[in-house]
Amino acid sequence: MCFILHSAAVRQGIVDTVKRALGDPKVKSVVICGQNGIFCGGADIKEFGTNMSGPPLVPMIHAIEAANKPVVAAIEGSALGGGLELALGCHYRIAHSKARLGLPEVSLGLLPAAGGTQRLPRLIGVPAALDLITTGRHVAAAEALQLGVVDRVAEHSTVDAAVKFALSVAAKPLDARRISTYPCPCPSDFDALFEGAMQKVRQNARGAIAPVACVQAVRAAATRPYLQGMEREKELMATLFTSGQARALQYCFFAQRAVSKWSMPNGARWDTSKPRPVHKAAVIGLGTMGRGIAVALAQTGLSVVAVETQEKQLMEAKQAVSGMLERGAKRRGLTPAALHKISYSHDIQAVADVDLVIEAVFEDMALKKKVFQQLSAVCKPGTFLCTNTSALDVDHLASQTRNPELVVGMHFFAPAHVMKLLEVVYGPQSSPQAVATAMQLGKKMGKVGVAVGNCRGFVGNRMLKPYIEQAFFLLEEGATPELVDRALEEFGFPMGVFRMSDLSGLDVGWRVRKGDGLVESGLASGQPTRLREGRRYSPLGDLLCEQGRFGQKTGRGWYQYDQPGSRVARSDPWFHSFLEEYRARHGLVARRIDHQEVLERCLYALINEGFRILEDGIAAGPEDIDIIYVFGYGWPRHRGGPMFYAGMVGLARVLERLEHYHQAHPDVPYLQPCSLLRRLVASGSPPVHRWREVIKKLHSQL
Ligand SMILES: CC(C)(COP(=O)(O)OP(=O)(O)OC[C@H]1O[C@@H](n2cnc3c(N)ncnc32)[C@H](O)[C@@H]1OP(=O)(O)O)[C@@H](O)C(=O)NCCC(=O)NCCSC(=O)/C=C/CCCCCCCCCCCCC(=O)O
Repeated sequence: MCFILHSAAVRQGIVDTVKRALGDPKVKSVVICGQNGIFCGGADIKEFGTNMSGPPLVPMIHAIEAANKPVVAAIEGSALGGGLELALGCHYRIAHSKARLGLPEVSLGLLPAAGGTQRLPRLIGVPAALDLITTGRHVAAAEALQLGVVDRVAEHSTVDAAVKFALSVAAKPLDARRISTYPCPCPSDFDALFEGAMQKVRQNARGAIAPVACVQAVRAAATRPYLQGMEREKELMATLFTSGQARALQYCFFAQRAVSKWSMPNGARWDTSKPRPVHKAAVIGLGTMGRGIAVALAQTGLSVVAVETQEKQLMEAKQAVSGMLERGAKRRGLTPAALHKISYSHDIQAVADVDLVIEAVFEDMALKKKVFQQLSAVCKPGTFLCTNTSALDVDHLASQTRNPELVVGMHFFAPAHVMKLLEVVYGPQSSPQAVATAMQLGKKMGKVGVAVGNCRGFVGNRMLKPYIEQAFFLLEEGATPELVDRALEEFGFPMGVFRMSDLSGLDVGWRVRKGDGLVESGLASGQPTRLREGRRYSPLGDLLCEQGRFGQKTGRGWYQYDQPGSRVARSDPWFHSFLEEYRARHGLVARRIDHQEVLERCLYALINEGFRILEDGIAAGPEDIDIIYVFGYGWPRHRGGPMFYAGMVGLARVLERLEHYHQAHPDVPYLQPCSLLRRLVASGSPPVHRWREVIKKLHSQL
């Protein structure tokens, strides 16, 4: 018999068919398999928010385990979540060598509540079960066999192997095959093990509650009889099931898939735009970003030409790239085949025959323009020209080439071979095929690509500006870097804004502000003004840069470090007295600022800009913004991304607080609520998946 398990109808099908098989004397044993080469991806997540109908999973799995005929799971493709829990209820499990198994519920804000937290530790022991359940990681069949999750691995037809096996065990007793009857192997260092596990998940979870509940449920398996453990599993699941975190995480699951279905304001879409194959690619400029991009490209199996015009930099890059590839291969237990995929040159002519180029030279418009002019002359017709820029005008670069339709931005995040986010930036002239090709290449590189329109800073960095600006203003008004960072880290960011600024370098923003004509010269000696063109401006960052305080790399920034390059930020008395003097000089009286104000000022200013981005059509929907923030900017996934979070807080509340702060700071335009937010509130604050309708209406009226 073949089944898939996903929805109410599928569960009903399994219950009915198993019942029939068990009642039929001609049937000696049962094999459960999936359809189309997939055993089961688990429960239908969309069902969770609805009135769940059909037979529940737990009694269904109990009935299978209690069967008096052997039931064998034939696992092909994936056995995930409820799918693996179903397999654990079977008496035997045979997996195809390419199958992947796991209990990913924790990543959806849940725990494996169909007996997974009770059966898995009984089967493979507490430490291994804790690892799989609290991380949600998928394991390959070989590892599953080694752990004892499956009994056999098949190289060819799993179903045939399972049927043959099922017949061979047809008459064998089943008592020793029912996992729920096993004692849970109890390690001698029980307390230390669970304390350690709890400490680890709390540290990594950044406020997420599901990993903590997973540890508690496994602890119940180790300390209580099976049925009592099941009660505890259910109780913990009930708390998680209706939590905002579960909603946020499940939203992220679908949002991540939604962003691959991109569209452009001109109507071009993912399903009508065919990407062109890329066999050979080039990277121009082998600084930090270029090296990471070359590694990520080579790891996809593409031939890569890496160009760096400065000989010394080229030699250093060659060594660094080889090291990165070797370490990457070692981590994955592979030989570094990608090493031979890269050829190096100091001559741009070497890219003449490639299908796609990613320019990653220094962030300087004049330099990038020159490179694009050269590329346009050198490359074969039809080569896609991509720029890795974090903010510069992609259209302007496109205008330097003979074929602007072949130009898109590919904004990678550092380190480029590690970070998952890729902003694919299209201009008015970019062809749908160029966007489709960059999106497909990103996917091959293991990135989550989000297609966005061209504007200063695109989506991610554009929204960062009001966020950082508010943090500076809060310092002027009475906060400290420590207070602001603590509030943001407790919210769930891995790093607060000031620790992040120290890490990435204060000079980066300084250079941009100088380019924008915002930095007054000789700041430290005089009394810099706090207004620029009628807008409030804080010169605090500029003043630190004037003192050579660029952050971690100089050992001083918003914090102090033991030595340049050191990573442990310590409070800096110098900075605190500097801040006091600064306030005194400007007649600013420090007031008490609490965490709530920090979060509202920083996050609502950022969210407000997100609404402007939607209004301007730079991002197609709130999911695009949320995925950019979750994958590229450390926004805690269990809070769903900034736009989802705004919906959770309540759009009316966000609007009211922005109005309040804008009234208090009328010279800060970023705090002025944008019209899309007002419109959404006026139309009854629809849930986030309905915002696109309101945005469409707004655009049609413009
Ligand atoms: C590996 C995959 C399965 C496949 O990957 P891939 O081939 O790359 O394809 P994708 O692009 O990812 O997906 C294709 C489309 O399928 C959609 N999809 C995938 N999986 C699901 C799913 N599980 N549900 C719904 N939809 C799914 C996906 O969105 C794509 O759609 P589209 O084409 O974009 O439209 C990969 O997809 C994958 O990893 N999937 C997720 C696997 C997973 O996480 N599984 C676990 C699910 S949770 C689970 O199984 C839980 C089981 C136990 C339930 C116990 C219930 C007890 C309830 C108790 C409640 C008590 C509450 C009391 C409350 C009260 O008191 O009131």
